[in-house]
Amino acid sequence: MSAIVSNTNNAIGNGASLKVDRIRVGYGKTVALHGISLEVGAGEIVALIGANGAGKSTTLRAISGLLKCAEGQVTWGGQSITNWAVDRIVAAGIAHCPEERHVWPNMSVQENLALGAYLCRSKAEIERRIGIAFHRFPRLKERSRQLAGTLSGGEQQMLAIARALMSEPRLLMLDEPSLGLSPKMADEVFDVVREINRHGVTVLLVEQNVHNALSVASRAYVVETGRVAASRDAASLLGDPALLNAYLGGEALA
Ligand SMILES: Nc1ncnc2c1ncn2[C@@H]1O[C@H](COP(=O)(O)OP(=O)(O)OP(=O)(O)O)[C@@H](O)[C@H]1O
Repeated sequence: MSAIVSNTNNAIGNGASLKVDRIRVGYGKTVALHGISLEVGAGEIVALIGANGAGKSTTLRAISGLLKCAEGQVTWGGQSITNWAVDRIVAAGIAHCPEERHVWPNMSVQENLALGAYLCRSKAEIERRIGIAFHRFPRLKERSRQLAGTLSGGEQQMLAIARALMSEPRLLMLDEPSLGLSPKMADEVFDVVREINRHGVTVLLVEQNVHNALSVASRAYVVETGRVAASRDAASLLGDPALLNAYLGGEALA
């Protein structure tokens, strides 16, 4: 696996931590987040777990600027990034890999990757980052000219992660990276997440498979109907099936 790129672009982000402070976020008149607070320290892997519709994806969307916060603050490296434009948040070192991957199906693997570096003006720099992505994901290199829509689900997930890394983030937010994947493929994805983290990228992970999430993360927040219901270290949560069942019901340790 590659040595991760050094991050030269970001004004903030090196060694930065994320702080979400009582954000209230809605869709039209429907309030989805009723004052969520959480912190992700530099170098950590933190998981957000919770039942369907609890507000996990909405939290990631608010951090990445896709949704506006009606109240509360998002702070990154000590600076408020609340309601900044998406591009500015990407430039500050935060990348969001959304649920269901959304690779561009009619573009090649290489073109998808290049678009992940859309804020970068230098062709040579984009090429350099693609080289790093191919070193890290050899299976994508073998398929560099293949249309993304013809990749397997696992390969598309790898491409989505590789594309998010093309902005050279210090914080990578992953929404349900194992969704729809075989257990073996999901294991590969989580190995990649660990490897990315080992090379200095902080990770905030939303994951429906609680066992996987708590195996890869050091800490977790349990989200319930737009609020943080519990915050614990991952090992202690894993060892507390009663608590997990209380918040997640039958889907807890599926
Ligand atoms: N585009 C939307 N328009 C209106 N309401 C939405 C929209 N997206 C999500 N919601 C609502 O916001 C709430 C939180 O949804 P969110 O997708 O954040 O939950 P989640 O915890 O990520 O769940 P899941 O695991 O099912 O994706 C839910 O009540 C959901 O119905």
